[in-house]
Amino acid sequence: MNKIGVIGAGKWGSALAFALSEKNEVYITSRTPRDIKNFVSLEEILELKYIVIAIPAQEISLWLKEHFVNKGQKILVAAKGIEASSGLFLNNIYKDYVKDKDIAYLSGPSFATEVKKSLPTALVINSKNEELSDKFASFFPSFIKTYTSTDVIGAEIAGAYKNVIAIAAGVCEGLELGKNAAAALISRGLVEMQRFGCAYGAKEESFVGLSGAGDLFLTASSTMSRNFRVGLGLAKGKTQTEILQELGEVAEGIGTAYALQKIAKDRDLYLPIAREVYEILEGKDPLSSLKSFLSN
Ligand SMILES: NC(=O)C1=CN([C@@H]2O[C@H](COP(=O)(O)OP(=O)(O)OC[C@H]3O[C@@H](n4cnc5c(N)ncnc54)[C@H](O)[C@@H]3O)[C@@H](O)[C@H]2O)C=CC1
Ligand SMILES: O=C(CO)COP(=O)(O)O
Repeated sequence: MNKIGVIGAGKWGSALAFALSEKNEVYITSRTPRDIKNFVSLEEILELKYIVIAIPAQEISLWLKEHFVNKGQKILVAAKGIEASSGLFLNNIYKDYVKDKDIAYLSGPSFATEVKKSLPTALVINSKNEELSDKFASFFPSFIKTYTSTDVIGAEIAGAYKNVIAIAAGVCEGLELGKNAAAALISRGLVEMQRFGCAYGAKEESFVGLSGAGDLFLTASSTMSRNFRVGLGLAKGKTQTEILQELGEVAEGIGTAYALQKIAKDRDLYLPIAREVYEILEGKDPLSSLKSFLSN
């Protein structure tokens, strides 16, 4: 049996620990001690060969700087987001700590709650090192179908961007603009994130597969998504602080909307939905924002 360590005992880290324990010996750690099975210290996890990191994108830079020690571990990154303060993608952040051959990124439509119930799920493991992707793929249980890809940047951008579109879809639903509007928003969101990804060298097909359309359809159409619920809250006129307090969990689409705004400005890119989400988060009236986007 392989030993796998999971860092971050939030919703996704816990669900992955549960799923991976079907075939492996799994240990988990978090910044605050938890009374859960196989909870160990970070030091013990860092000694393991295979590690899943489920710390949110906005926290990872500082965490790596303060806590990570490279001992040649193989890393699977489970977060989906772009760092707001710098506009850096996760693979840029990890580059300073882990070699490309030792790292893979997880993507695909996967609500933690459903994984915890062992419901059928499909995931993609993305790495420049195909052997490593295959290795991580072999760790997953029978109820999770795994695919592999070398398009790290495509998977990463799709996974992060769909959270922003999910916020917009939540706003649309909260304003009761109808299913036509939602479909228009989601399909244009898909094109927007694909165009953005391709500008960074991503493969077009990653956006029509599980990592892109798959995860976008899931997240932008369900109240199970935290990002979608952020949008519902914004439509009701709630502030970011109120929404996050009610949520009590991470919603990566917020930080990512700020990151995309920074990137769009720096690189002079046209990202219309991401811009509207950013502006709504900054206080623009959600109805006039979506109407200006959806009408002639
Ligand atoms: N929940 C889900 O269904 C899925 C989540 N994800 C992604 O996984 C990542 C984590 O999400 P969740 O676990 O759902 O969020 P969560 O809000 O349930 O948990 C976040 C975890 O990160 C830990 N954490 C936060 N800041 C930290 C820091 N500075 N140092 C150490 N630990 C820190 C928290 O203690 C908590 O355990 C996000 O990027 C999310 O987009 C990806 C797929 C599915
Ligand atoms: O990434 C997810 C499902 O694939 C989870 O989405 P939320 O963070 O919006 O809940």
